[in-house]
Amino acid sequence: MRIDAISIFPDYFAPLDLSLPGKARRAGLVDFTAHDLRGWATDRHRTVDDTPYGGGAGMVMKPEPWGEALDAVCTDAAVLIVPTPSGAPFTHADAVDLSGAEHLVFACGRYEGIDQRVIDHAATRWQVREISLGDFVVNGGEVAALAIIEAVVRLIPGFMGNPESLAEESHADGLLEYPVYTKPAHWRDLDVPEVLLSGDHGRIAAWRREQSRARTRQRRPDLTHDAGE
Ligand SMILES: COc1cccc(Cn2ccc3ccc(-c4cc(N)[nH]n4)cc32)c1
Repeated sequence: MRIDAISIFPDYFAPLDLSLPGKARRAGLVDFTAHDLRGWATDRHRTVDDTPYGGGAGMVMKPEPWGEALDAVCTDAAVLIVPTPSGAPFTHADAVDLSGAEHLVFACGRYEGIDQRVIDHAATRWQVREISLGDFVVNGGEVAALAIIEAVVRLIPGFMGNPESLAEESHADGLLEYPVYTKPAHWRDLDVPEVLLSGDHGRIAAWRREQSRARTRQRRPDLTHDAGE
């Protein structure tokens, strides 16, 4: 998979050399490049923003640099991902879907966002996904891109040391993960649940299923398909 990120802060993506995607890059499974949007700003001051039509606070990112940048970076197979507070909430299903893509391009905006015509024009040439990381606002698309990249890259066959662990994960089956424990069995007057020390794999599996269901009902009723399940 090829992944490109376009941003006025390309160094924001340096952590990818440290984390899982970095390992994937060394394994030749992911080819990641961060690009500085200002490289496509042609005026002397390399301007990428201007005041909003219609007034209002803040600045808007100009269409010209973005248009040139996307023309240069996007292949025909590109899926253009635009993080934005007004996007569709990102889910595990989206990560699974994107893990099969050939080329992901992240358009990381700043200021009050990117001129809408950039997205509208891109949609005539590539698949475009406007994605929200959650119902909160950050100052730019980079942190969302990092989170989406990590969620996607770890699902690509060959990256995770133990692929079975992916199947059991939170959200993979629509439920939250059960609590996990390790040695010592007794710590600060707290014991590991006895069932986990029993060696009875049937009981352990049943206990974990119930813990997942209880947690999901309590913390994420929106994810509970059928409370009785
Ligand atoms: C566009 O509308 C905006 C309104 C107020 C602030 C900002 C700041 N901002 C700029 C680019 C950008 C990209 C993504 C996000 C973002 C995504 C999520 N889930 N939260 N915040 C925020 C961004 C933008």
